[in-house]
Amino acid sequence: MSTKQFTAEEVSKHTKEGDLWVIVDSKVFDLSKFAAMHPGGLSVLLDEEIAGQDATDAFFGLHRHEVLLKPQYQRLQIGVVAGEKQQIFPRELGALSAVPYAEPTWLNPGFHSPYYTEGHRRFQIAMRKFFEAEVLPDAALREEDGKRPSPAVFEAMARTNIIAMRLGPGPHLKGRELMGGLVKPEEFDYFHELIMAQEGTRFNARGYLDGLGGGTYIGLPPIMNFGQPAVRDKIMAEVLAGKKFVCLAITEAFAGSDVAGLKCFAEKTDKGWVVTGTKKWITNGTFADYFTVGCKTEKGMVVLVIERQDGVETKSIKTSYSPTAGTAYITFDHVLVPFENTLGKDGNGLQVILSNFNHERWGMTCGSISSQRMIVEECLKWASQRKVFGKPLTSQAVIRSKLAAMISRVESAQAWLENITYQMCHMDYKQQATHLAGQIAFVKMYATKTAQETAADAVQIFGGRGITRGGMGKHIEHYHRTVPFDSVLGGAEDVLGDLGVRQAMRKMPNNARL
Ligand code: HEM
Repeated sequence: MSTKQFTAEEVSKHTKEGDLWVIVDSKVFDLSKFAAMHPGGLSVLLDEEIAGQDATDAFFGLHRHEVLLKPQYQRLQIGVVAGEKQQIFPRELGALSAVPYAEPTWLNPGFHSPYYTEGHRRFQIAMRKFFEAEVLPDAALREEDGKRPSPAVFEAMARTNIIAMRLGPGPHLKGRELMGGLVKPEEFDYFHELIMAQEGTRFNARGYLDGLGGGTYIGLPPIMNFGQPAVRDKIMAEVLAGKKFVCLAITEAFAGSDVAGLKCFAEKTDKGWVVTGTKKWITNGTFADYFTVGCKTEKGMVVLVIERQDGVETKSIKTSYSPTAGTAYITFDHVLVPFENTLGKDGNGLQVILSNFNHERWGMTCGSISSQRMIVEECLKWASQRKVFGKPLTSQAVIRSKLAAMISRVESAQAWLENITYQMCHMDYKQQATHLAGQIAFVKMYATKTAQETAADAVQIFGGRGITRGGMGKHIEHYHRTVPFDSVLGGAEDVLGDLGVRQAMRKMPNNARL
């Protein structure tokens, strides 16, 4: 990058086609050759307020900062304006954002929290660096080409034991080196997991994030908690090493939240179970090696772990997010499954499936709130840098009102989530099931409802850019298109709200009267 110095007067002499310079944030760009290829056209650059002038405001009203960081555009810089200093810097890798409300309160300088320790903060720093350095570049590529997340990313997640940590605190962490020894396995708590979930969802690549082990997150716990030792240990070792993949195959075209209505049938024979049926919307199904499958039986329901084999077919379903998630339609055609692959008891399938729901929904809520916060940051930046009628967008009361609603929603969701997380840290599994199923259902419903309101508001703030892939509003478009996934996966909003109220009704004292 050239540091040759020019005066503003020298720059102002280059204003024509074939001899065209501009200043952006103290840097001088020679656009003479590029102008004809400029995606925004030549004429806008020849405007008398742009050509040869300081075009910083105009530039940032129309381009994301990352345009300037691309090597092909950095090459256009021929020097700097003498006496001026660069004002606008991208956030450094792993650093916190200085934009208000872009980070949860506990990360803001000067703020306090009863929940997080210095150890959590060290863990957060490591996680942010990890996701931004090792995952983000792959996420951008895979979202585009639709291929599954790269093996190198899974290897890195296995090396740091992120795959294991995603299953939450517990004996499966014993003897493992977590983030290079940053946390002792016995000290790893739900706040560590919350941090990991929130750091891993700070970028908009919703399909990719599900591709990155969404199936394992929900499909492995039933194997871990109900599998027979030999089968369980083999699969756990392969999956936590990032070599093999699991998916949870419960939902069918016939039955979603109504899991009792499943049609996929497991027949008991002398040789083992014989499974026939279909499954739909199975995350990671296209590339999973193991399928944790809910089946009907003579006795009610059973959950089986089925290895990929002849008779198991997976087809990609085109959803509104990227195929990198591996969303599948699955058919099982007389697939023979050994009895040792039974998870729990025949007839207890529903209990096996339900056993992980609280943790799964809580984890999804962590992610959903974190992505929502990123959209708040995008809107705050855009509303202050975009000029309309000569003033920033924030000078409009209606925009400020939208921002106020967005900020309040994300802050309240995070505060509620942290309270629930604290309860989880102090309750055993049974107590969590008794006390928190309703709370978690409500917080997920609240987070995903508010997420959709924020997505809609963000589109209004960004206008046409909010519905355009690429460019200034690219995160808004992506978020608005993919935000319903959070509200459907792990239980649709209305189902969760209903569950929460039914749980409350069960606890209503008989003698409660107005
Ligand atoms: C270093 C100088 C510049 C570079 C490298 C550059 C590059 C680009 C690129 C890559 C795009 C495609 C959209 C995107 O990726 O965001 C674009 C669009 C555009 N640029 Fe530039 N540009 C420069 C300066 C300017 C300036 C000074 C103006 C001032 C008017 C301008 C006006 C536009 C417009 C109007 C669009 C279309 C925006 C849209 O579709 O919403 N560009 N530019």
